[in-house]
Amino acid sequence: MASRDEPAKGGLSFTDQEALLFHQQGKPGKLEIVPTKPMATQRDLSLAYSPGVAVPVLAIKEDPSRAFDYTARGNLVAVVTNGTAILGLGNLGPLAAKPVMEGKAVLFKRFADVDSIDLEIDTSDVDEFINCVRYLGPTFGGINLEDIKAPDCFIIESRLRELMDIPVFHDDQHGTAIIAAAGLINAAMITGRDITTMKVVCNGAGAAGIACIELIKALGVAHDNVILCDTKGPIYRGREAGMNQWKSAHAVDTDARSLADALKGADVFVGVSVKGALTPEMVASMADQPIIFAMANPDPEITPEEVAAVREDAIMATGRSDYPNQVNNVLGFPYIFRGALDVQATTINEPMKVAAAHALAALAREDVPDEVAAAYKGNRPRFGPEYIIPVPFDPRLISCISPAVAKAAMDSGVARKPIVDMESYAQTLNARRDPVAGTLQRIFSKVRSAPKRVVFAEGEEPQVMRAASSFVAQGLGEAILIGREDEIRRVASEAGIELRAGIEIQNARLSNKNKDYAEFLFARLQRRGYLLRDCQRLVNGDRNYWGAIMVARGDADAMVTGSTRNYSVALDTVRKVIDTKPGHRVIGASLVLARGRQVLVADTAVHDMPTSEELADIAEEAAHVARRLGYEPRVAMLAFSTFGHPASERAERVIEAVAILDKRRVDFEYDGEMAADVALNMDAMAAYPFCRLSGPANVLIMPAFHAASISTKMLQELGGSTVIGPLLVGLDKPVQIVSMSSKDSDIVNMAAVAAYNVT
Ligand SMILES: NC(=O)C1=CN([C@@H]2O[C@H](COP(=O)(O)OP(=O)(O)OC[C@H]3O[C@@H](n4cnc5c(N)ncnc54)[C@H](OP(=O)(O)O)[C@@H]3O)[C@@H](O)[C@H]2O)C=CC1
Ligand SMILES: CC(=O)C(=O)O
Ligand SMILES: [Mg+2]
Repeated sequence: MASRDEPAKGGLSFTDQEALLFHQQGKPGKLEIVPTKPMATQRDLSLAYSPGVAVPVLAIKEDPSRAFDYTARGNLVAVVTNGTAILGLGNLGPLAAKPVMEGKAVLFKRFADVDSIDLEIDTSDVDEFINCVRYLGPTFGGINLEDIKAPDCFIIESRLRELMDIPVFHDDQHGTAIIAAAGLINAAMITGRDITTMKVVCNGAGAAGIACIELIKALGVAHDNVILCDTKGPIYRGREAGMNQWKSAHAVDTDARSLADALKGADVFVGVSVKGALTPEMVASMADQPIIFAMANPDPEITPEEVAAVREDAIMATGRSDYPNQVNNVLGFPYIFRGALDVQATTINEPMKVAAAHALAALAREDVPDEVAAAYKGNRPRFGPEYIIPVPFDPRLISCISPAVAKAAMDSGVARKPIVDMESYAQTLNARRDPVAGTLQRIFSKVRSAPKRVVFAEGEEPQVMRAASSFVAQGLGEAILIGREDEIRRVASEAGIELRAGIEIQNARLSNKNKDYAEFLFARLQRRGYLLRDCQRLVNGDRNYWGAIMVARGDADAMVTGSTRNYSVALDTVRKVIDTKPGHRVIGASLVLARGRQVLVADTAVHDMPTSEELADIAEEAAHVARRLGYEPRVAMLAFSTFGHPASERAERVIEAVAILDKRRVDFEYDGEMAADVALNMDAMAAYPFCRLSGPANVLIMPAFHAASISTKMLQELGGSTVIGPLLVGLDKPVQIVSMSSKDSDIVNMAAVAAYNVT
């Protein structure tokens, strides 16, 4: 491999030195093992180890399927190699393969929450390798074979599939084939080709090559239209040199005796061979709009720059992340195993592979959300020659591919534990990717069961349109975009956003409710310095007024806004239109998710320096929200002192607030004043045995807005916490305000929260 002291062409942004340092720094390597149960006390130890561990041992002996309940087996995959074909670097042995295998293991975890460990086996003998792996069945839920050279890999995989009752999947074969097939489906669509008549040349007749052409043929490409090549050139019928049974199966009648011959007039080049195997001259000889997948790693058969120099009309893909169209098995293996493990599949069969390829291809044709656009540094990709396949960081991959694979396993009869509710399964997959999704999942399910009409006030903003479209597509209800219809349609069309059925556009000026709404506003504001014409102007020109009045008048159920105005300005408008709910106080509550814990923090939006009375109200509102979010509140009234120490005037408001709550006889647990560590850590709380909280606090009432704002923002930036909110609570009608930097997915989440109505 060439030394990379300078950043390489195509924008590769590291040197060899940096790659080594990356692997060396901190704990050497890329993964570690972390316990999932507490190991802090004597009791923990007795449960986790002897004597407690004997109980699951005996239960599993009696019923082996209980291993999925009591051990990590069901979510554990081995990445197994002997290092005989490490990427395109060749046979460098098992030890040198370890960085790649550790890499695959962490990708399993990062993208699909599959726990994985690398196993490098020091033998090139096929039987020894098989024997080594076959006895590992009790440990794992699946076996991912990696970087084993052909034809050994074919024998190894097929024997292990027979011998083991868990999925055995050679990623370089099937993972690669699935991704290439998905890319090819889309490239054919873009170039207007009929897949069945395409002429394909595959260079590389090893693990990846044989599997790629088998799947390509399964998609409908005719056998005689595929020429397979290896180091000795095209595999024609009757060729004897360098053959094996897997190559022979794909031999065709052809006069081509070199890759250059084979490529003349070909539609597609599939490269799974080595760096530099394809020349610009060969590319020039291909058919119009040639499809070139140069997938050798780490360096492709030809670079996109070299192709661009000879052909402007090519669709070009590589296996690398620094060029457009990365056709790499990372898009498949994490999610394929996720789906297979979740139904306890006995194998990964053809229908599951085909389902994965189609699901992946279909995803690339969908509009791209902000999270994916961010991975493109703001250049939102659109289905076309430069975007035929989703990027590995696309957060939708898990909920797209895994359910397709799980369903295909169920339909083809290899699922030991079929999934009953596929819709909620897809949602749990999002929660695996992102803990926030777990919390939002309940809200989404509830809203889906009673869909709402939600106003997306800033209707001319593309991220708002995307959010509206996604809100409707997810079955959460109807979306109303406020804005000029022409402008909305123009922006949507330019940005490639589908304004699907279920989206309504309202232009305040043209609406027959215009006069009525202006009078409604005037009735509310006439004694606050507003004339009718002022109200008319606000109704005509300010979408937040229009949207809020729609909600106030019952023409919509809820509203989301905030993308173009700062929080306080938007809140001020909303409060001019919508009253406080009787018996409530308007506050902002932020949900903080960190290290598996969920804490509600208030007031993060409205009260600057609350009085003791106001603090007590905030505690009551926040406790109510906690219950609406599905958990029983334990409220800590926070200060920098704990139960009078150190004595300070500043803590007095908080102490009084606790006394007020005492008088009100509220029906939830609360106590204070206390410092944050006492509230959150039972060991620290143990010093105060009189404390009335039965566990660590899950609702934190801050003494002032600045403390709330500073601490939540620090948690987000330094603590790696996810913060949802502030959720606006206490209004008579539900409105949520997002921050100006919100992405479309944030807006959808807040629209769902608004539709759910946390008050
Ligand atoms: N993008 C992706 O996701 C993936 C890419 N790959 C890449 O595909 C390549 C092959 O991997 P894999 O199939 O596992 O390896 P194998 O060792 O199983 O197969 C390699 C094949 O390439 C052929 N080959 C080698 N050099 C040439 C050449 N100059 N011209 C034509 N054919 C050649 C070999 O021919 P012969 O049979 O004559 O020895 C053999 O058939 C690697 O570069 C790898 O990184 C693999 C998996 C996934
Ligand atoms: C991506 C991969 O698995 C390979 O190149 O071998
Ligand atoms: Mg590989």
